[in-house]
Amino acid sequence: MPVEHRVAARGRLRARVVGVVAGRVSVPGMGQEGEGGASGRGRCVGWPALDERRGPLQASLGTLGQWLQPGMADSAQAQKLVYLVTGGCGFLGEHVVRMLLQREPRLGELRVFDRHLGPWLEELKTGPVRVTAIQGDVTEAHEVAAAVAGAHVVIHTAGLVDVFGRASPETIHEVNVQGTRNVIEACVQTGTRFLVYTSSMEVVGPNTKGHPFYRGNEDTLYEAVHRHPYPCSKALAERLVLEANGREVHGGLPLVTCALRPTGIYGEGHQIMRDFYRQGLRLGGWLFRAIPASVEHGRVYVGNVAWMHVLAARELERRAALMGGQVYFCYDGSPYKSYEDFNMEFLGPCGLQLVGARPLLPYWLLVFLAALNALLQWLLRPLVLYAPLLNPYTLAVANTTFTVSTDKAQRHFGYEPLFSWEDSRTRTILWVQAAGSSAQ
Ligand SMILES: NC(=O)C1=CN([C@@H]2O[C@H](COP(=O)(O)OP(=O)(O)OC[C@H]3O[C@@H](n4cnc5c(N)ncnc54)[C@H](O)[C@@H]3O)[C@@H](O)[C@H]2O)C=CC1
Ligand SMILES: C[C@@H](CO)CCC[C@@H](C)[C@H]1CC[C@H]2[C@@H]3[C@H](O)CC4=CC(=O)CC[C@]4(C)[C@H]3CC[C@]12C
Repeated sequence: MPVEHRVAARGRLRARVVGVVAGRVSVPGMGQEGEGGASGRGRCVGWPALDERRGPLQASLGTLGQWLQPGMADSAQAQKLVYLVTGGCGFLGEHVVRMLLQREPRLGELRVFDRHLGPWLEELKTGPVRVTAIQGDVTEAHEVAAAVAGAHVVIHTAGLVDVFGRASPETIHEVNVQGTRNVIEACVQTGTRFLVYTSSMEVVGPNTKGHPFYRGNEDTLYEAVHRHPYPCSKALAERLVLEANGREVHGGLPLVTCALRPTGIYGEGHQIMRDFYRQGLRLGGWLFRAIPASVEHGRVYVGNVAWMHVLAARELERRAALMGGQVYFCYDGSPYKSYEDFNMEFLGPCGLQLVGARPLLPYWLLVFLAALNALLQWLLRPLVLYAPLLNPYTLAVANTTFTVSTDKAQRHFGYEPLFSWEDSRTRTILWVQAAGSSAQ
């Protein structure tokens, strides 16, 4: 079992850390080999001081900002890097964490930062890479700074994904915007140079006017107008990340940032897919078409999104001039379909049927029901949280074509999808089947 304890990092920095080290439980600050000790000099209790934490080779390189010098890129020995994944226990975050462990040869330590740590982190402690679980909140600047200190690369995927009215707009803003600001400031203060941010297609659209975005790319002109707190927060956070590119970090070198914009992510762990499956089971195996089949909704497999993060993070240093301050849509070979038809690619083989070649209800009635749901949510809020899937915003998103067609990630950092559509489909079906049977 991991040992939970409090650590103090430089000055008053504090974060709740659950140390999980390859093959054993780490108790930072308790005198284990390679760990730093407590210090009353404003250093971390439990975290090694910055220079010590870089390990013998890196420590010899000088200040943190100089940890990777041109010409060193090929030296595998000198490249044992510390990665931090915020939101590492979420749907996407878990895939990023596992992908890094499988596919990042330079990984020396992986810090997984999340408000809620998953029990599956336990199994990672048997691997060769040191995995450090950190329970913390991105809205707490000191917790973020403690986690970032000494990391070479940050993948910031933590976010409050809420388009159903579960959280207040203020909370969404606090987590997504202030949380991102805290991550950026922590990089600047501690000398971390490489930051990959998980943005969203939602920073572009669909916009409030319902304009289609048909197989667009990063340069497609589109009127991005938002009102909902979630896309507003993602757009603001993305801007902060892009504007931070080039800022001088501790040690004097420039911060390099980029933002990845997934469309609707699917795959193992996708809660909404599981909800649809369970709903279909409750309805005797039927789901009812609400959205015309002609409305295309962009989807991308979670394993490919994770792979894109790993590659972007890896290439940011070498291709800083090209990639710094850039945005990339996440894409793969998933077919262009409507939201519901796409879901049926997985739910069909699990025994569900989508009823109707056309929407069963007229659109005006759906709009009415969505508005009714919003009204009920507002009326019931003092008593109970009523947050159905259908509301005016989700209806508008599902009912507006938004698909991407681009190769920018391939051109800029050599991204090719790791999983074919067939693989992605099979993996997702197997997961839905398992998730469904465990629900019964
Ligand atoms: N699910 C989707 O279809 C898409 C998601 N995204 C973005 O991808 C990222 C990950 O999303 P998902 O994995 O789907 O969501 P998720 O909710 O499964 O994961 C988010 C993780 O962030 C953590 N988190 C939330 N608030 C936190 C806080 N204050 N401090 C620390 N950790 C916190 C959560 O505990 C969770 O583990 C988000 O930034 C989201 O905006 C972008 C496009 C599409
Ligand atoms: C009208 C209903 C009839 O069956 C279907 C409602 C489906 C909605 C809950 C989803 C349709 C589109 C989804 C969103 C989209 O994939 C883009 C997103 C990007 C993100 O960054 C976060 C999630 C989401 C907003 C996603 C949320 C669920 C839908 C609105």
